[in-house]
Amino acid sequence: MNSIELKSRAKINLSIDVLGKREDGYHLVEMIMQTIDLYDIIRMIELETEDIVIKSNSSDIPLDDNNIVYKAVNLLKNKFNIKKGVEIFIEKNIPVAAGMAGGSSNAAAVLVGLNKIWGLNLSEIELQEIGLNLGADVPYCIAGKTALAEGIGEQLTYIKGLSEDANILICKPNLFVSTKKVYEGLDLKNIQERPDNKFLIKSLEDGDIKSVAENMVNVLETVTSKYHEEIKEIEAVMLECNALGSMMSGSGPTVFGLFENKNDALNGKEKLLQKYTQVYVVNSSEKGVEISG
Ligand SMILES: C[C@@](CO)(OP(=O)(O)O)[C@H](O)COP(=O)(O)OP(=O)(O)OC[C@H]1O[C@@H](n2ccc(N)nc2=O)[C@H](O)[C@@H]1O
Ligand SMILES: Nc1ncnc2c1ncn2[C@@H]1O[C@H](COP(=O)(O)OP(=O)(O)O)[C@@H](O)[C@H]1O
Repeated sequence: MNSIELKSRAKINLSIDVLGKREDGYHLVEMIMQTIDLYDIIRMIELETEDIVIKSNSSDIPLDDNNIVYKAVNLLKNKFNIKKGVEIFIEKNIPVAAGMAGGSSNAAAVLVGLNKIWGLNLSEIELQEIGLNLGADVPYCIAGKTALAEGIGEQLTYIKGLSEDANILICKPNLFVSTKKVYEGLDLKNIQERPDNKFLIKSLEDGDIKSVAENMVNVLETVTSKYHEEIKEIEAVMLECNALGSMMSGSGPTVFGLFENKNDALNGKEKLLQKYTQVYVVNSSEKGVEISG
């Protein structure tokens, strides 16, 4: 096999708690991650030369060695002494720098794809261990699903997720947020409200989307929303349109709302499209990276 196509799915966080900070600056988290059915498509063709060529339909991402997929290829080439290269086309649908792990999931897809193309026979756990060198969210993105993530995000316990018919309205305002700066902006000694992850996990097990929506907390939201009033504005629109709950995902600036009724979610989408361009109604997904061709 010398070519492969994969779906590289985005995630939202149903909760984020930050418990402490490691000496290297990384923060210790306890957060619930949920894969959604919004995905980029990654097409890879093996090259007999050692080149790493990146192409994309998006002008928002770098196409050189700053792209996280370039780093993913290089990592495997060096680790397994591979003398070949690859051409990668990234069809971008996931908003960039959004708090939805778009880059991390692209890196995850490239690891899964090259494992097949180069016949490395690495297990999912081995791929997750390698992926951690690229970013804290990469191990999660490989298998996707719904997980309680601890450590720096790499210690994964799989839990029951949102039902696949839950309606999720997503809105990415046109702002740039740096994940590093958001973590650095958090005052660990002064966190006002934390999520009760045990309660959220129980609500997910019970299939009680209302209880999940009403109890979602992301401690990073206070940092990002302090500088960007759009976050609270988008949440207000979603709640006016009968969202059961609305919150920022990851380090932001994407805001999502959970809706029982699809028409309410579509109505919210119409309202938000009057001001924002990146607005989607999606469902949750049970799959992470998926080989599609
Ligand atoms: C906030 C979260 C929540 O899911 O998501 P996003 O906003 O990126 O989607 C993640 O923790 C983001 O993980 P990820 O985006 O993979 O982080 P990395 O690339 O490894 O790190 C970027 C920077 O974020 C900070 N960082 C990241 C993870 C973590 N547990 N503690 C941190 O302090 C570090 O300063 C690091 O230099
Ligand atoms: N393949 C990629 N997809 C998206 N962003 C990428 C990629 N490679 C590098 N980046 C850069 O990484 C940064 C974070 O992007 P992204 O992974 O989408 O953020 P987040 O994890 O917050 O959703 C952006 O500044 C973007 O330019």
